[in-house]
Amino acid sequence: MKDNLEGRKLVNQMDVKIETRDVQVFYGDTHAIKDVSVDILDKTVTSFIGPSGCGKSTFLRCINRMNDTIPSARVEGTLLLDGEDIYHSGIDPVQLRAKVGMVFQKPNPFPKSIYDNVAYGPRIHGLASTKADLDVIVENSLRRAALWDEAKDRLLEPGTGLSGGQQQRLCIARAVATEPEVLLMDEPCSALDPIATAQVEELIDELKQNFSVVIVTHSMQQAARVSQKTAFFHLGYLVEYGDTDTIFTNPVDPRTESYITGRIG
Ligand SMILES: Nc1ncnc2c1ncn2[C@@H]1O[C@H](COP(=O)(O)OP(=O)(O)OP(=O)(O)O)[C@@H](O)[C@H]1O
Repeated sequence: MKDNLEGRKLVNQMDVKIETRDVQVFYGDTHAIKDVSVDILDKTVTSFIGPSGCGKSTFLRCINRMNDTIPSARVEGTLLLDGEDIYHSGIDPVQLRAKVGMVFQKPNPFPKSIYDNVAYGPRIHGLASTKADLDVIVENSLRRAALWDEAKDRLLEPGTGLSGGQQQRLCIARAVATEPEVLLMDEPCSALDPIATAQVEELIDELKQNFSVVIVTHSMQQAARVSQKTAFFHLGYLVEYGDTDTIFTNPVDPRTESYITGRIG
């Protein structure tokens, strides 16, 4: 089976944020990602869709080296961020993860105050020299995550005391506080109700002005609503990658068509 050609199509190189070539991921003997080559654009929302177990999360986790934390995982191939090899031995994964932030399926605030959740990254990366600077970063991050109005009078209360949707926006504020360039979101709305989901989707739309956003989603409606580019994965292969409108209305590969019409998955 061949990997997708669309992903290799030459797009304006200036717009490419993440470039991957022939990426393979193994968990022990399981070959979970096969020959994935794709150009992910800056200031764009890209959705990863596909049936359960097709490798969406595994591939997402390659982009900030989260698979490093899984002992059986092995990544091969090339992954470049702004042309730089993120698997080069000189790259510090902690610094990389400040540049490539991540939001998980279940909101996972630290058992700390709302303020300290957001201040955590800037503190460890030395982004603020004074308390006043840190206050500004915290406020701006909460504003970007559309949480400031709800949180400003309770900054010293525990983050875990917020509602599920607010906790997820807190996690987004925490991720953007280190001024990342890429934001990875692994099913960020799956634990949220429809209202909180709509708020997070609105936020994703705003975040794309500053970041390259990559979102794994099981909801094709969500992919269609939030993303400009969509990548369809099946059995570890990237089958098709292109404009979201085209993927959903006029897919090239019959496997994509089967998935979007509900025949596989
Ligand atoms: N930590 C792990 N150890 C071993 N195998 C794993 C691990 N994580 C994922 N896998 C396997 O790798 C393959 C891809 O899994 P992955 O979670 O990336 O798929 P997915 O498309 O994100 O699935 P889902 O939509 O169900 O979350 C599956 O066969 C899965 O069982």
